[in-house]
Amino acid sequence: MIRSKILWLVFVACSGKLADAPASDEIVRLSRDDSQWVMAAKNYANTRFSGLDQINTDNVKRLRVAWTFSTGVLNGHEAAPLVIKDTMYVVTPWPNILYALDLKQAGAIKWVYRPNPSRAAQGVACCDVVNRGAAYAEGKIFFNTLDNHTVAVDATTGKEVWKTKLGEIARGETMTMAPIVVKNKVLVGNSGGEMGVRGWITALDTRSGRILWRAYSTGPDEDVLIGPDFKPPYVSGQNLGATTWPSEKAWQIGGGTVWGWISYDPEADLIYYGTSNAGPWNAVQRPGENKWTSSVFARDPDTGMARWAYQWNPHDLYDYDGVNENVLLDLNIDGQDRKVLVHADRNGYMYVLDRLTGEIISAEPFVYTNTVKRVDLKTGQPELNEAKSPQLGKFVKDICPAPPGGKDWQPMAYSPRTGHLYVPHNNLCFDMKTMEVGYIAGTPYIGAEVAMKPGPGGNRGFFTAWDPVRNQKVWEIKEDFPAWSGALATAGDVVFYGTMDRWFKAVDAKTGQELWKFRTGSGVIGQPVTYRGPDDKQYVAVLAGVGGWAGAVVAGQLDTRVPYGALGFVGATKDLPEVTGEGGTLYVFALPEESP
Ligand SMILES: O=C(O)c1cc(C(=O)O)c2c(n1)C(=O)C(=O)c1cc(C(=O)O)[nH]c1-2
Ligand SMILES: [Ca+2]
Repeated sequence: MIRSKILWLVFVACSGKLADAPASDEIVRLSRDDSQWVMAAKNYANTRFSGLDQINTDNVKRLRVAWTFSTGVLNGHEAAPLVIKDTMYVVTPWPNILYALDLKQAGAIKWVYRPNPSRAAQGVACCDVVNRGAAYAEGKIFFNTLDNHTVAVDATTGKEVWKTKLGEIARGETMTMAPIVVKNKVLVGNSGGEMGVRGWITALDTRSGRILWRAYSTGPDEDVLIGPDFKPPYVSGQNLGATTWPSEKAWQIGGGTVWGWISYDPEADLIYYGTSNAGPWNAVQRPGENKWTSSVFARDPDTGMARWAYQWNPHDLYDYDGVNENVLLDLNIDGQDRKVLVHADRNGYMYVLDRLTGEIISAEPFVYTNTVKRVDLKTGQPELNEAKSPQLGKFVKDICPAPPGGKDWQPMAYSPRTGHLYVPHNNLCFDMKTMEVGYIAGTPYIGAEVAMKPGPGGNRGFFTAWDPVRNQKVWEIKEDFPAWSGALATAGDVVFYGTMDRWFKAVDAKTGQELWKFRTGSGVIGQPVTYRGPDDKQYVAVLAGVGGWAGAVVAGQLDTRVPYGALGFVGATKDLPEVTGEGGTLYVFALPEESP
């Protein structure tokens, strides 16, 4: 009797686990299947590496357009197309249209889903009305709309399965990030670090859209989901969050939004993601470390509880959002096998962290920086250069990197074949003047005037190959403009990325030699992907269509649909349309048929 009760309990416990497991297992399996592309970053580790090798360093020069598709939408096209079986899914910037394209018929439209997001959301998006893509699981496509909804759409029929509202435009919130699905949960976060928004990450039930948990980046431990298991490497004690701000009001409007990338280690069962800049930019108004803005969190995906956190930029002075991707790698460093997380921060440093504990293994600059002199590996503290501290009412000149950072959201790739990271990034400096700013809900909360300029050498961007074991540069390619697209690495040892001046490029993964390039219709800031089509050929797909904050960097305050002016971007150089055309087009490339 007792025995059967125990068996029954074991059965219940296991079936509970089983009911929870499928989505992650399915996703791990699908993300290893190189014929498909099921989440923006390709896999939970965020490597953007595909094992396909039909396109290689010898034949890539023959790459041709197979088909194209016009989205009919202006603004920054940043999304990664998804490929599930014979269908490609493309999300556009506002109005966030989801297209399903038939790969058996050169991209014929299968269906179109229009969520009709509120027009008002356009006015509060800091950095253009962008969207970074969708995620697939359990027969559904999940993505965010600019007006703060997460939607689930049936991947076969295009019918809406559920739609959940998560934030408020009136408070300055928007959503631009690409979700990931972990264990029957869709994980999403908000934008608005320039608008006096309080940042959060939220888990929704994939089946119902019900909110399961929400963790704030700022405020008391119970809101940040910090409990007894929280073991940050460089700080002790709890209730750190609220006490590192001058007042309760300050952390309620202090930023720390979650608009970047989320990665997941199924073995450790931890998710990793970063939080945005502290607000306002004028740091005089928020004395203290401003935890947990510009930080990285490791959390339990079931409960949301934080395991550890590390603050890249305590008391952020320069709008250094900490949201850039955390690439999860297993590396042998100094003879030891380490489970690491690699992160190229806006502050210009490449960090290699132990992803189980949060300890820093190394931190080295990947671009010219004069704001952070070094990162102390014992204390975790960045040592700041006081000569570049912002001053109230007075321009401080030539601060590097500029607010978009040594690198912004544009994600790097990693090839296990070369052991190199491929990093699209910026080379920007700026002058900054700070001023007192009042908080008005739903309006920019900045308190700074900035003028951007190219960094040393006069070029505004680089595409850099980086060795994460030695934590040093391998080679770099100079770009006139910030390299603001994602990177894609393949087993053909070809690496792809796009440029603002309308080139989509293929380079040799080992040497950086340019192998092929193609002029697209507009600047490329999308994330390239690759897949095996129904005809067994390898295809490479990317969205062109310039915008995003890179658009502002190039164009200054031209576009009145987004409050660049309010953000104080002065020093416009050239008109955006004079540099690079506008409008979204999907390009799909393949090798031509062998001629007999
Ligand atoms: O603090 C925030 O909430 C927030 C949101 C976003 C966004 O959602 O696009 C950007 C930024 N900050 C930001 O600082 C930034 O440099 C940036 C660039 C871009 C882009 O799409 O090119 N978005 C954003
Ligand atoms: Ca920001």
